Amino acid sequence: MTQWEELADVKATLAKKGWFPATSGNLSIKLEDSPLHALVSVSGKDKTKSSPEDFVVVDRDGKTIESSLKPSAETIIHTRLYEVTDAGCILHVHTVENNLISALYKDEGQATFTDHELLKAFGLWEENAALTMPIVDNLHDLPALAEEMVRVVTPETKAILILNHGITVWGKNAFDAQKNLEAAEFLFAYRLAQFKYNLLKREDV
Ligand SMILES: CSC[C@@H](O)[C@@H](O)C(=O)COP(=O)(O)O
Ligand SMILES: [Zn+2]
Repeated sequence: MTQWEELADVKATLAKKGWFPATSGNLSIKLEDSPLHALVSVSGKDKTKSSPEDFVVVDRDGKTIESSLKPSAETIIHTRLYEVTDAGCILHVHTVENNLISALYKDEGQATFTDHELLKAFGLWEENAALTMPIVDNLHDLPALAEEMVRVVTPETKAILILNHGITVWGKNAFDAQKNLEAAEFLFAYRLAQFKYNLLKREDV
């Protein structure tokens, strides 16, 4: 399978889940480390549809290579994260659940998840494992947003929430990134259900 096909596969899977509402979301896969080249989704497309113009190659400055297609407006987030993490694939989706979690925990600046089997999807196998996702403000200056995301990354970070906007998740390859995203969205839905059924109070977590 080519990297284009891998990324197209992930895009189709996420689209089926309804995770690209109103053309939102973007995704990329790293083609080359040095100099950085990545395949990134074209801006503003209906991501439930598939076409030969879905992705475009960009360099570290987010410039396209031999193409007039417009890469994602958030390309700079992808390129900067490739520079500072071991990501091989980066996914960004807007869901009601990830937006609610970002709003619920914005004052803490992070959301933490413990005591759940799905933490193992993130490679966290220890009994008392905790997964922390930083939450950043939804800066409309995208280079500034990318720098803020780079600033909050630690070696353990696999996902960052952008307040009332969405989540950016990565993994060492497309399979890993999709696994991390699905696990994160499950943990969000579970946390929200815990509040809904009064299994948890806001002050508890
Ligand atoms: C249509 S609202 C969403 C956009 O503003 C943006 O946040 C987004 O996720 C998609 O932008 P795109 O340029 O298509 O990659
Ligand atoms: Zn977005």
